[in-house]
Amino acid sequence: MEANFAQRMQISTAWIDADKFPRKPTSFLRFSGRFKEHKRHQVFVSAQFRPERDENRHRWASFQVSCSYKNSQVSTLESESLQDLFDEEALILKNKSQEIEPYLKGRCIYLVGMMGSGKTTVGKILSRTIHYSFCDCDKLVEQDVGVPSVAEIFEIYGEDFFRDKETEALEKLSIEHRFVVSTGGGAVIRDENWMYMSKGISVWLDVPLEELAQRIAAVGTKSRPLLDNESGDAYTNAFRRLSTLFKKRHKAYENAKARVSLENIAAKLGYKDVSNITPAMIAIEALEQIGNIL
Ligand SMILES: Nc1ncnc2c1ncn2[C@@H]1O[C@H](COP(=O)(O)OP(=O)(O)OP(=O)(O)O)[C@@H](O)[C@H]1O
Ligand SMILES: O=C(O)C1=C[C@@H](O)[C@@H](O)[C@H](O)C1
Repeated sequence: MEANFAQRMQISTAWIDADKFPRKPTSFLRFSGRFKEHKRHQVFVSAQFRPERDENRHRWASFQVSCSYKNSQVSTLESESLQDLFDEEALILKNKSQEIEPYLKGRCIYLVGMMGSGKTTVGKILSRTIHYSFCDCDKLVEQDVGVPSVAEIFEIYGEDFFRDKETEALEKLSIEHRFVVSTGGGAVIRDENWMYMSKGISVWLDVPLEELAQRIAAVGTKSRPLLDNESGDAYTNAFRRLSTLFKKRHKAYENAKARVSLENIAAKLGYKDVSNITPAMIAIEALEQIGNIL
């Protein structure tokens, strides 16, 4: 772009909320040859910045720049529109993972927590970020037993059989490296399982029971045999059963080397409600907490 043309550019700041620019968009603007021919005219450039979220809760910014000449319609000159993905959370994740990478030394990360606490969802984000493989312990047991779901394993063989298989799966994983493991919600109840997990870094995803019950009621209890088979209101039932389980287990979850508390994240971010905390934000806090204990 020619210098004198650039000097005449005016940005209509009324359209731009400067606070909404956490970092500069990486794209650049192109102007057509027609502009260059009219370089002595005063051209007004206005920009509209629209933060958006897609269905995966990724943040996007659509940045639309329009030019106008005197009072003529925008379209009589040129307008450029561009869309720039600036996923702030992805950038923080990348930076945090680079900070802790040298200290992880390939040790596995075991996510522990109640059913529905996000071990799978957050675990997948973490594994991608730190370039580890992801493993769902429940799935490992299903493959080993040759039955397609944990619910069916409970139905056919009973819970004790499942627990033995879960311990075997954790034993196998204990000789592995560079895995993020989503453990079963009840894996914490056996001391033997902690012995296997102690070779890695255990992280407790501590989510309030109300939030867990809401998530579980939203997706149903079919895949969660310890919460299934009850008539009545899904939220109330899930909340009651989760409360009973949590009373028995909370001490065991506290054995984890690191704790990621959604209530603490909400307090840090000034959120009233933990339901607005995205899985990526939780993964960021997990990396932070892991960093604190390395
Ligand atoms: N931060 C979040 N905000 C809203 N919903 C979430 C969040 N994290 C996970 N979920 C949803 O909650 C449900 C449970 O998540 P997920 O399967 O990751 O939990 P889990 O701990 O692996 O559960 P389980 O131990 O029962 O297999 C899913 O429907 C998921 O989409
Ligand atoms: O909390 C639990 O005890 C369970 C959680 C699931 O991940 C499965 O491991 C199984 O449904 C039992």
